[in-house]
Amino acid sequence: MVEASRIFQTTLFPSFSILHKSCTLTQSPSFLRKKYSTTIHCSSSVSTSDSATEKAASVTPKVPWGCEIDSLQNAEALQRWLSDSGLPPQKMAIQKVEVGERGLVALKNIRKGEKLLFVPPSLVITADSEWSCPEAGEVLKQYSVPDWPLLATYLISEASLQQSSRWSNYISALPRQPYSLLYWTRAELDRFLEASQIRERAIERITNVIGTYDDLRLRIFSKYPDLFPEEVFNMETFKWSFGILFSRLVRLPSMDGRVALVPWADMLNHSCEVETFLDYDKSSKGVVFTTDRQYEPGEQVFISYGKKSNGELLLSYGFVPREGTNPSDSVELSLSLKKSDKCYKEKLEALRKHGLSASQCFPLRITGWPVELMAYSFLAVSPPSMSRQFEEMAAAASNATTIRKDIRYPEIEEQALQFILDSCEMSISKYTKFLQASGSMDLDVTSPKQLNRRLFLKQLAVDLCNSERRILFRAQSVLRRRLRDIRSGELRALRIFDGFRNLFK
Ligand SMILES: C[S@@+](CC[C@H](N)C(=O)[O-])C[C@H]1O[C@@H](n2cnc3c(N)ncnc32)[C@H](O)[C@@H]1O
Repeated sequence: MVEASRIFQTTLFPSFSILHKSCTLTQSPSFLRKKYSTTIHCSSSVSTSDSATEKAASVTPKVPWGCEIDSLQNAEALQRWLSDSGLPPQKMAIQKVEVGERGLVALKNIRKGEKLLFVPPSLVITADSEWSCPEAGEVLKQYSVPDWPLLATYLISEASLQQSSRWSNYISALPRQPYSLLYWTRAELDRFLEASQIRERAIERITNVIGTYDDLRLRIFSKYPDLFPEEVFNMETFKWSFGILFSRLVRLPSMDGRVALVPWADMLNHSCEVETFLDYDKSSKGVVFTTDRQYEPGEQVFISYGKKSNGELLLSYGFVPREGTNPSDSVELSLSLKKSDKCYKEKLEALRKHGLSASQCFPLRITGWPVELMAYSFLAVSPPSMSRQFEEMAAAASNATTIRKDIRYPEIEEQALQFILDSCEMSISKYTKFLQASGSMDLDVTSPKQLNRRLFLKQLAVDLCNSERRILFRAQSVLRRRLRDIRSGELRALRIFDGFRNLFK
């Protein structure tokens, strides 16, 4: 849930800055991003030679713990165990819901501004939680394993102990196959998400999870096979535990940003319309959230998993909000320097100096695009005579610098806008091609179960592509209008100039 998430604080329209981001919910852990980050290209194979990649990219057997994603039976046992373990009486209960399979539903009237939940720290899983097998925990700490892989290993260790783990009721109510792009095969990603940049993010994430597991296996598990047997600690179980973390881990700002799994609270589903987050409340000493609206008995209660785009929600949580309902939605637009550019080398050098490359993605929103995108476009179209400004443009295109961003070059604005428009239109045509083909797509299945899965994934992909294309259409129309204005302004100026010339003649 609360996949951490960055809240983009942006000044929108006509352009916004992606420079300053603040954070409440968890986001892809930095160890995953830094250590294993690989450059992934739109080729048909994942950029790792490890055969585990192939294994992970095929449909895989389910882990032996957890339950079906919509099972209420285990959720009831979870509710009973939580009450017996110190969870105070609640105004909500786990029920089957229309949005999100299972969710928390109001049992009583809930006021706006009310604090709910109060999950005590003793019922929260963090990197400091006690291990049922303390020796395993000790070993991981000796190796200074960071929080995310530590928690992933912890979850598997506790799950494998079944009833002997104090978390057995919690783990039994977790989905056996959490929804997220981690569970899509490589072929499904290639086929259904070809048009969207989120495909590359998914491949990168899968590669990173595999890399993390391989690193733990080589450095630690292989040295302590009694504590970490491969039958239990393997790629499959790691995919499950990372799937759980990506879709349920919370960052608690009032606990120094510590990441935690919070049983009960993690039954709350996301709504793009609410603006309330989980946090630790020092006065009541529990994890709470404060409602930003009232609820009547029978209504599902929601929180926000963060201001995420539809693609990011699909990546971590496996769902796509209804088209047009997510104000934080965005689509990644890919821009590239032209190889035929006379100043290609100089421009690339300037970009590299600021951590950028010849191809860069920038987020477009329905409300506008970031100033970094505009700066990149200025650089891409600028003529050799502007070579002294390359450095300044590249710096402004990078979100790593604090340099003034709203640079303007009126003499090349028209070309820069046309450059963005061309990229938008190229991207739109990819989406349109997929959406047109999706109607008659052969799903290539051998069983009804497989057919259901493919139909489900295809629908998610169609929903995502429609929402991303909608943003591109909007940008296209804004760009065309601006270009028209610039061109008609130029025409008018030319006419006035001609008028003066004739007068003097
Ligand atoms: C933190 S869990 C919430 C509890 C979950 N529904 C359950 O039954 O275990 C996050 C998962 O809930 C589902 N979910 C949450 N919000 C949703 C929404 N708005 N639409 C569809 N599914 C949602 C997704 O499967 C997501 O991966």
